Amino acid sequence: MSTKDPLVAVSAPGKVMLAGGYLVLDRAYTGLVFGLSARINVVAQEIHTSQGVHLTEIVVESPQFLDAQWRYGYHLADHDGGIKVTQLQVGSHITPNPFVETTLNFALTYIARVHHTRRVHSARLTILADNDYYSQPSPSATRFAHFPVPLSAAHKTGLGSSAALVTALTAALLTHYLDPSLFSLATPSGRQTLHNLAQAAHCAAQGKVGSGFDVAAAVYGSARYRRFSPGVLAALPEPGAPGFATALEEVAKGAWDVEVDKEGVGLPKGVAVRMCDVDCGSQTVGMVKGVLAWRGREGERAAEVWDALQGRNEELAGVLREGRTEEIRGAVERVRELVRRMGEESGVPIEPESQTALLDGLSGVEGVFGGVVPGAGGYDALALLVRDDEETAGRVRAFLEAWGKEKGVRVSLMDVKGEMEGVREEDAKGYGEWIR
Ligand SMILES: Nc1ncnc2c1ncn2[C@@H]1O[C@H](COP(=O)(O)OP(=O)(O)O)[C@@H](O)[C@H]1O
Ligand SMILES: C[C@@](O)(CCOP(=O)(O)OP(=O)(O)O)CC(=O)O
Repeated sequence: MSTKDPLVAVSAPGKVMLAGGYLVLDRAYTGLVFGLSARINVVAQEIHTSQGVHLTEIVVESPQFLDAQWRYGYHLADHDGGIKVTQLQVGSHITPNPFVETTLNFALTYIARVHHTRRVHSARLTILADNDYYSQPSPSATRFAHFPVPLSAAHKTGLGSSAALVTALTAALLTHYLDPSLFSLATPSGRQTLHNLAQAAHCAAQGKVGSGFDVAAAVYGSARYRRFSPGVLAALPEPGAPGFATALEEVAKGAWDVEVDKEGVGLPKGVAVRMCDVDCGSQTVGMVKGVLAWRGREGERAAEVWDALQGRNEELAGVLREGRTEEIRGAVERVRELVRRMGEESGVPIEPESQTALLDGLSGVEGVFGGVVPGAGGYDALALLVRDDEETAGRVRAFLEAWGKEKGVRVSLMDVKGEMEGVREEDAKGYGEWIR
């Protein structure tokens, strides 16, 4: 196989779901999803070996972290099992990265399949994550922070790193290996193939099928999102298992029933979506389970809340899309009211009291129109709708600092903002010394 441009770079955005958490798990409802300015970048390059050396390796690295290099050998599995990678040992130990490994199995299988080849040349993939994906003790002086710890010890801020990574890595591999006539990020069909592959790989790596809104945001950016039917993935064997390659090509090229409505979202001029990181040390596990169990028990009651909340979420989306800034406050309050009801009735802390107090406090800061607990809710994040200027950001920071001191929590305004654009090709020369 030959390659055109020796260096290819792609970035994909993080996500926040402003409205529609839990509802979006059901195709009857939708979520209001924003892509974020924090991106995960992946640079792909060929590994040049001296003549006569037959090394076939895929090297993936995250140079911002310690011990973050994953090397893989690979082979074509029998019985149409596709390309299967095997992690090689680096140094004295082996640290798996299931999201990277699964993405390689999926993307390389698809590539070998549509390229009609049994050989895939060696490549190096470098991952660079924008700073807001992980909490930092002090602001980084460099565009990409150096973390003095392994990835497993980094403190995630919940922007959807795995979805952005799987999407950017898949896109970088496809762009690197395939001729533009076979794959291009610039075409709707290219983005659809990317979406399907990234969604399938992300589900496989996670070991579960969620709504997929995070992968959709990574590919398409901000949108009103209606999930795909989980059945589209039902017939897909494990990577390496008989029939995987043929089934994966069908999944990748198939017309899924997912709906990504870019026209369905917008923001009034001068209004931004901003995120707060609440470092409270307590993580609630099993929230989705808890809410769905309640919905299973109290079907009728839950349907009332779901339908009413869907209506209010759509109203909020309309207010934002149509630029009705003065109506944001009321629309957000009405959404929150039902989110709290959902939490109270299911017994799950979706908007816990501490977050209610913080959101109410922030809503009184000049330039803040309101805020919500995004996605599944809980204790660790807030999404705000604010006037997009430095004065407002300054007032929010001051408020959060005082709040943190009083309550003994660390809560900060992140730099990241809502942004419309999804995955995009980047100038690979823009990463300076990070790329060897
Ligand atoms: N910068 C990175 N480099 C390599 N792998 C990453 C990076 N960021 C995230 N990942 C992968 O994604 C996983 C985190 O996924 P997950 O726990 O689902 O968090 P999130 O909610 O941010 O998606 C990591 O364990 C790793 O496999
Ligand atoms: C409950 C949900 O509808 C939304 C969860 O959104 P978050 O943004 O809270 O999710 P994670 O990043 O996966 O932790 C589940 C889903 O849609 O898959």
